[in-house]
Amino acid sequence: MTAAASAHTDPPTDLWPAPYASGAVDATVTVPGSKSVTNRALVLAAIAAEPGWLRRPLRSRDTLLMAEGLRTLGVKIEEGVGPDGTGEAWRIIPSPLRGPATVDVGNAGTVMRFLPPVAALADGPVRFDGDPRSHERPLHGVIDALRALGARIDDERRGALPMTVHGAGGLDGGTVEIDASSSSQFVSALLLSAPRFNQGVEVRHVGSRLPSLPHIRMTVDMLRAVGARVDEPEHGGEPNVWRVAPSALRGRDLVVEPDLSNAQPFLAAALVTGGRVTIPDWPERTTQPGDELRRIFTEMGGSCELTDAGLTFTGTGRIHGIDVDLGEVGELTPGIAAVAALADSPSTLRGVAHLRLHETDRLAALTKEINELGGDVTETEDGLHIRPRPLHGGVFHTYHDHRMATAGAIIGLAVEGVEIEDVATTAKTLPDFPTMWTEMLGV
Ligand SMILES: O=C(O)C1=C[C@@H](OP(=O)(O)O)[C@@H](O)[C@H](O)C1
Ligand SMILES: C=C(OP(=O)(O)O)C(=O)O
Repeated sequence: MTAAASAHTDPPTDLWPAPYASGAVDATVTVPGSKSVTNRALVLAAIAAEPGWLRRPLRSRDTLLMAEGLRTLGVKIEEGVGPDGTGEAWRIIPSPLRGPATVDVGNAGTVMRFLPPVAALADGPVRFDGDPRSHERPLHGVIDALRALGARIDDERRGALPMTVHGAGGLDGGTVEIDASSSSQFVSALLLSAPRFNQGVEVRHVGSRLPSLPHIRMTVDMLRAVGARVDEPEHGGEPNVWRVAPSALRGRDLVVEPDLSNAQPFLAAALVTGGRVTIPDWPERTTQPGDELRRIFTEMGGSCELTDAGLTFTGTGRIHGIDVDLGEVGELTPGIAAVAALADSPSTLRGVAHLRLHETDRLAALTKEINELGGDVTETEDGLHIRPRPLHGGVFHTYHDHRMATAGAIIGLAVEGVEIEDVATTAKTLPDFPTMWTEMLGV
């Protein structure tokens, strides 16, 4: 827990008093576009055979880094309003990919994993670097696979950033085995660029567990939507094997769904305060893992209804503990842990050992921060045990992790005197979080 431990020795800076909810919330909250959809759409549009549109894209640190990375490779991305004059829309105009270029990945898993295969298609060297934490996050699956598929890569630190991909203007492609147990993004990264590999790709996952399957489904669905031919393990395919055939991709006009993982703190507010929150434009069908919140938060004590107005989630004021495997929906863990710390019975969150390699070591950070407010959380080999206890105020450290900040805000609804350190870290995926939060509460 390098980041978690070191941040604690620093004096706390930039403390945001998390608003305490004196009553039940009753609000409609419009949530900006999905990070995962926006960044996949940008990559697919950049390697397409014709221009495309992206409407209601998420504008946040992770998506602006993706757009900037693609621009440095030669892609034109015009930010503006759509052809019908309504809402933000980006026009993406594919152009020959070229280096030399330098890509800043920040601490965005999607940028550090999805762009190296694009760089392998470019003509010239492409340097990748990012925040200190990006050097610690696993990248070996992408680096080793690209090498096996014909790319030349200099990775001074073997399997990690910083590194240089020496793009040769194209990539052979073919069959490759990877262990994606530390991140599903290894699989998504290879599949997304594969239509442009000479032989396409066959990716065989050979590791133990594979986390975040809905995110791989999202990759497959979005590839198919632009004309790619994809074989996948689901629907009768070979287990743990994905194939993408080489083909030209269509330009798409895509409206991005709201980010359902970013909807989580607002739904949690309904649960925690016994109130009601509506999220407009909640999709009827989606591959976003956040859709699981309907089931998980219902089991924890609320109820929900999907209507033309969106998803309305209603709390009862009572929160129950839960025993749940979150392996498919790992990014929901911090928010679920926060709610579980306020419940009337213990919780066990399982299947999320890979969270130790996310923005920070999330299992260590959640344990430490909830316990410092008086909680009783222990780390297990693959998750957390949370035994609710009366909590008290204090500083909630965030370790450059947007979901730690929103988890702290959830606890602050029910516990007076919680101060979030560096709430601005929410800019990774939700720059307006503090304003949206206070507006929801009417404070
Ligand atoms: O592909 C994606 O868009 C994502 C996949 C998941 O990554 P891991 O499989 O590394 O957990 C998820 O946690 C991340 O927030 C977004
Ligand atoms: C794990 C996450 O992000 P990343 O895309 O950087 O992996 C997350 O958003 O919870």
